[in-house]
Amino acid sequence: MISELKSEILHEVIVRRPDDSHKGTFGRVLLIGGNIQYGGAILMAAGAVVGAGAGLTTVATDLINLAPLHTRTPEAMFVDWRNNADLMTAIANNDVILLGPGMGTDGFAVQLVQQVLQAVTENQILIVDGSALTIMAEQNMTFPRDTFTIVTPHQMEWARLSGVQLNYQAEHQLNEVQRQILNIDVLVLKQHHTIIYTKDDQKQLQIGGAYQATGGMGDVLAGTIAGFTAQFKANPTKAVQAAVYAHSAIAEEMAGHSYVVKPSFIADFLPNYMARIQSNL
Ligand SMILES: NC(=O)C1=CN([C@@H]2O[C@H](COP(=O)(O)OP(=O)(O)OC[C@H]3O[C@@H](n4cnc5c(N)ncnc54)[C@H](O)[C@@H]3O)[C@@H](O)[C@H]2O)[C@@H](O)CC1
Ligand SMILES: Nc1ncnc2c1ncn2[C@@H]1O[C@H](COP(=O)(O)OP(=O)(O)O)[C@@H](O)[C@H]1O
Ligand SMILES: [Mg+2]
Repeated sequence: MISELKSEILHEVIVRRPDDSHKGTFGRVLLIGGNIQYGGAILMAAGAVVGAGAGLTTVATDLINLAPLHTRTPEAMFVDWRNNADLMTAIANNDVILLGPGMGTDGFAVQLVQQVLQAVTENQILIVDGSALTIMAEQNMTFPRDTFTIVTPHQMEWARLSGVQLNYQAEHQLNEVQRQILNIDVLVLKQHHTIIYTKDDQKQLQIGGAYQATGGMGDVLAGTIAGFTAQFKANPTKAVQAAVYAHSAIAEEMAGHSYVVKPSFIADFLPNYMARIQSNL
């Protein structure tokens, strides 16, 4: 049975920060993605991770993205994804790994995905999005058993990964069975009115609209999920639900004066929106 994802989730998850805290308190996020063609995807995701409030953000990407990253989001640190020693150290040192936005699907990306899936541990949270999902589908790769895994496909990516074709995806039980078979903890099946499948329930977003149908919108969602799960550690599933809700609620608010909502604007607006939730405004 699918129930509505309601705004209460925001107040449950976005709580006042303890005074006695520091950047280490709010989690470390590593993003892996952004080839030459799709550098913008990882930049947008990184902006969202920082805007959502992660304590420390590191981006493993192509060297060509270094200057744009530091120009757009100087809060983020950089790792050259072709430097394998640095990459492995970064994977070991982070709490949340976001794999895939703008990664592309060439041979280098394939071996990178393989490596990350093998390296993550039970103490980490893995979020898989974008090209990494296409690679996993094409290469028949499996999600790690002991790591809490969040997967954020749009409907085409889900069809590739699960075999549930678009015209059958309204049969929610098919998606749920595939979530279990694929060993996914939280499945965020993106669409108009996104549905989140977990072992406990299925929740559907009832806000958001076509003003979100622009490239990069999912990259910003993935970054928001990464920032929320890193920071609000008490319940990762609820952190995902809150991120999904906040992302579309901000878009809906902006749609009052924007025909199309720019994804990077949502990333930039997150701190303001979260402060208002915290103050019940
Ligand atoms: N500025 C950038 O660098 C951007 C990079 N991107 C990256 O590009 C890579 C390829 O991703 P794409 O999603 O573009 O390509 P895909 O080939 O994975 O899927 C896109 C196609 O899926 C179909 N589709 C069906 N149902 C859909 C739904 N509910 N939502 C979205 N698409 C649906 C559409 O026809 C669409 O053309 C990813 O790594 C992604 O992160 C995109 O995010 C776009 C922006
Ligand atoms: N018509 C729509 N109504 C509501 N949400 C939408 C609509 N179109 C797109 N979105 C949202 O925008 C995001 C698109 O994600 P995705 O397809 O991965 O984009 P990208 O990879 O370009 O960043 C998802 O969160 C999706 O739910
Ligand atoms: Mg996407």
